[in-house]
Amino acid sequence: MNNTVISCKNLYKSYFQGKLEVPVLQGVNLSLSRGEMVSVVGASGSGKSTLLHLLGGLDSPSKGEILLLGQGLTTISEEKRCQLRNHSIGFIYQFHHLLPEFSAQENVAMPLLIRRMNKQEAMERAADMLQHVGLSHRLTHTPGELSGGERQRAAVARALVTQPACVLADEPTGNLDRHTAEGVFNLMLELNRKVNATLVIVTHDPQLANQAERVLQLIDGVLV
Ligand SMILES: Nc1ncnc2c1ncn2[C@@H]1O[C@H](COP(=O)(O)OP(=O)(O)OP(=O)(O)O)[C@@H](O)[C@H]1O
Repeated sequence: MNNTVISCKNLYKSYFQGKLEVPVLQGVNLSLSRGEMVSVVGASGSGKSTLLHLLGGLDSPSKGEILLLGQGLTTISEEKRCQLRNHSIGFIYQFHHLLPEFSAQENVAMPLLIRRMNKQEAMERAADMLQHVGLSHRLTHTPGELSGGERQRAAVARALVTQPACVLADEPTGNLDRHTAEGVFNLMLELNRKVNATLVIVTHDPQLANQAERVLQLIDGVLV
């Protein structure tokens, strides 16, 4: 059985500033199977976020193809791509992006409600997920009433509540102090293991990066 969740071959991405081409990714190859957890490190501006956006179907490559669960992200329709993204990928960003006017529980339930799950079930699943990230005592708190670490844990819960095949995290601990960052990072590894999701974490922090199963380095537009 082909166990590959996400892969790309000879992936190129350039940005254009007027007529000037700025090459960022120059032949990235990657293949990740179910449950695999890797971190991506590299100098500032090396293209880590660019790669994550391409893998998540948020942007298109200049050349090359990305396969998510066997489907070519550049060849399917925008509608199909959105659907696939919604069902198969959980995103976690450096800034939590929780909706300020909703409680932690409502925020975590949101991806399920978008999928038209009934509200009661979505809220129950959200409460369950928040318990897994140690926030069962914060269900009714809005993001403004949570600490930085708690907000990021709520964001982790929101990314995982749909049990996605793949979780893409861009500097998820970038705004946290070391101790809190370690807690959130380890929580992500533990939860991903539990739901058997493939995890790609971009981080600046070599100490955290080394805790993943594999560390990939982005140098001169390629992964080594
Ligand atoms: N929309 C854009 N238009 C033009 N150039 C861009 C665009 N987005 C990114 N870039 C350039 O592409 C390069 C890679 O950016 P990217 O954000 O992927 O790097 P990064 O490795 O994630 O950096 P950091 O670690 O600082 O977040 C940078 O030189 C950046 O200036």
